[in-house]
Amino acid sequence: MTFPYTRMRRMRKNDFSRRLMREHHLTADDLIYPMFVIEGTNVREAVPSMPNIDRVSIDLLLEEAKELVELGIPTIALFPVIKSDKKSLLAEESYNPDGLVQRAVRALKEAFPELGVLTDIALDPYTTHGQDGIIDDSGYVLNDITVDTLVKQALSHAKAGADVVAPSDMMDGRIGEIRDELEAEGFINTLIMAYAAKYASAYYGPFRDAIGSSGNLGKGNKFTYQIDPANSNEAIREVMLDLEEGADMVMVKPGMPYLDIVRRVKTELEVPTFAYQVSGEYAMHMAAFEKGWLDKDTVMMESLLAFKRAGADGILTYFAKDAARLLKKRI
Ligand SMILES: NCc1[nH]cc(CCC(=O)O)c1CC(=O)O
Ligand SMILES: [Mg+2]
Repeated sequence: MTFPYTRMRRMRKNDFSRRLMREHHLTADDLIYPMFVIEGTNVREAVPSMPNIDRVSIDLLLEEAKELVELGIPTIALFPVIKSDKKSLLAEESYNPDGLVQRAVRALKEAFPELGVLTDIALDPYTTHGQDGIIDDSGYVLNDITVDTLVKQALSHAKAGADVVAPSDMMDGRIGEIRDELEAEGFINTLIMAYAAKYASAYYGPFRDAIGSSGNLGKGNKFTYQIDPANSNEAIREVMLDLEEGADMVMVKPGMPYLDIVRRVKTELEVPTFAYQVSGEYAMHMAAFEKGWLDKDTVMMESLLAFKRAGADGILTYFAKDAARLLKKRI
């Protein structure tokens, strides 16, 4: 049937019918809030390329965690800012049982047991060169010895009480090795969210400023381990491998420029699928909001709804708090 029997605008005319046919919804349940943690007490440092996002010491992290719980945000993701005297070629600090992340996890789980705590598994905050792994003389990131260290890092996080370990390093085989170790050590319910399809993206710039690895990385890049932005099938293969190795959830990263990959993963593999709206996406939105070129609340919500439409089950986003506050106001 065509016009006038089919008038697409009929359903759009009133609020009730628009609401009735709405296919996707964003709720606080969909959100994971990434936070940057730093040493000290009562320390709060702004990240210039990420307006409204601060690096905070553990005491202040706990205050913000309380807010997350009140807002109904289910999970926090932790990223440490490591002092340069603790960085090394072998990244030994990454598995220090009393390291910054390990202490932050313990403090969070003690204060807010119901809040999910997700930790990043990768060596870039801990290496003197800012690469995610251990390098040889030519600067090439060595896969297998890096995995050995990632396994130690993941176990130390699990021991501290992390609910989810999230390897973001893109080494081959690390999910299986981490899963083996967690099982062997009795951490059978520690979840693994694999950064399975992580692209070699320039959108990570502000994050590298935030954790202080951009200076170390210099003109370096991560092309030998992260996926080429030109590829799509390769991402599906990466996701399949991580699932076979024991990942509970998979992630696509960055977010908005890679929603085609989110859709493919969800449709082809039908598994819990997450996406990371990364620092550069946050920065470009915030820049436009600050200039008054885009409206913050509506554009932010539209950007997050896009992830749901693409099939994401959840979104790691620096907008998590702002979005949850807005959702609460609307109810
Ligand atoms: N393994 C490090 C890591 N974990 C999360 C991000 C990026 C997050 C963001 O940009 O918000 C990165 C950066 C990178 O791979 O260089
Ligand atoms: Mg892989």
